[in-house]
Parts: sequence; C-alpha cells; structure tokens
Amino acid sequence: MPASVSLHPFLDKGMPKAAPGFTGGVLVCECADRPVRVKVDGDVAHNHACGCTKCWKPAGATFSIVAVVPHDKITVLENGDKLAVVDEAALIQRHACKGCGVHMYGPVEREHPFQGLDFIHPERFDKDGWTPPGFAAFVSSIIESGTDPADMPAIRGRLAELGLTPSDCLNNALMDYIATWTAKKSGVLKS
Ligand SMILES: N[C@@H](CCC(=O)N[C@@H](CSCO)C(=O)NCC(=O)O)C(=O)O
Ligand SMILES: [Zn+2]
Ligand SMILES: [Zn+2]
Repeated sequence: MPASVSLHPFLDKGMPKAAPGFTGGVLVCECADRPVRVKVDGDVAHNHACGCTKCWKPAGATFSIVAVVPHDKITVLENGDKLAVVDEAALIQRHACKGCGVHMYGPVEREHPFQGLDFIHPERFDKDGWTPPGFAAFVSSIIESGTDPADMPAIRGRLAELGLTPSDCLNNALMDYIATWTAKKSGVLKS
C-alpha cells in the first residue's frame, strides 16, 4: 500500500479493543461548541470498514468505520437542532451535524431488509469497548473518491492482512440475508 494512503486512523494505528459486556455509550460529533450527543444502548453489530462515497470518514481517511444498531436503541440527547439529513432520497437517512459534518445516525425507514436499523460510526463513542470491524465492504468504491486503481491490490492486501476480508459489496452473511429477505418477499422461498 503506498505510504500516502491512509485507510483510517484506527486501521493504520490499531483498533481499540472490544470490552466484553460493552453496554453502549454516547456518540459525540466533532464540534467544540454545542456538540451533538446521541446515546446508543448496547453494542454495535455488523461493524465494517466501508469504502463507499456516502459514509462519513474522518479527515484523510479512505474508509469509514460503520456498524448497525436497532433504531429503538438511539436517543438524541443534546443539540439535535444541528442535525440535517444528508440525502433524503438515500436508503440510509444519514443525520449529519451541520457544524462539523459528522454523521451521527442513519435510520433505514423504507421497506428493506435493513428497515429498523440505524447506521452509526462507533469511533464517535465517548468510550472504547465496542466490537471492532470484521470485514471491509464496498472496497472498489474508494476509486470513486479518487484512489488510484493501481493501488487497489495493495489496499485489498492490507485489509486482508488486518483480517478485514475485502468485498466490493457487503459480506457474504449480509448479502445472503438481503437475498433471503427478497426471495421470501417474492415467494420464491417459503418462510
Ligand atoms: N459505489 C457507491 C456505493 C454506495 C453504497 O451502495 N453504499 C452502501 C454501503 S453503506 C454502509 O455499508 C449502501 O448500502 N448505501 C445505501 C445508502 O447510502 O443509502 C458509492 O460509493 O457511492
Ligand atoms: Zn458537530
Ligand atoms: Zn458506506
């Protein structure tokens, strides 16, 4: 991987360790003044590095770290007036801070296998202990934000070395979950 490419500060320098029994925490945006604070009850699921152009990334990062929690585990505690939806047409209704740009939570509200889940960025938790990412998704999409296609083999190699199996969509488990939901909806698969 070229030295100039930063995957993500936590992927480059080491991920905080999971704490057994992590019970959640408060996501805090980057604003020094009136930060948005969002409480999450419980740990995250399906945590992954995402290369898509839509997920929030810290400055200089090529990947986001993003995971899901059930929507009923999310409570906006403070300064929710600073939040606005980034793209009303998107599946994930990413609520971003208008001050600093951090995406605080992104519910899936429309009919979809992920309906009822919210996408969040666990690195914004006020404490460590959350389950770290287990795979890398939408890896080819980093080209859409400017990564040189020639760097892709090295980047995929580094992700694999970190134990984050690279995929150009989601991982097998989530893709199977989506396809199962779709097959049941169409009636191809009997529930
Ligand atoms: N090449 C596109 C891909 C964008 C995309 O489909 N992103 C996925 C993953 S986000 C977290 O895993 C997705 O499900 N998006 C739904 C949404 O954004 O509403 C790009 O890079 O833009
Ligand atoms: Zn902010
Ligand atoms: Zn994404």
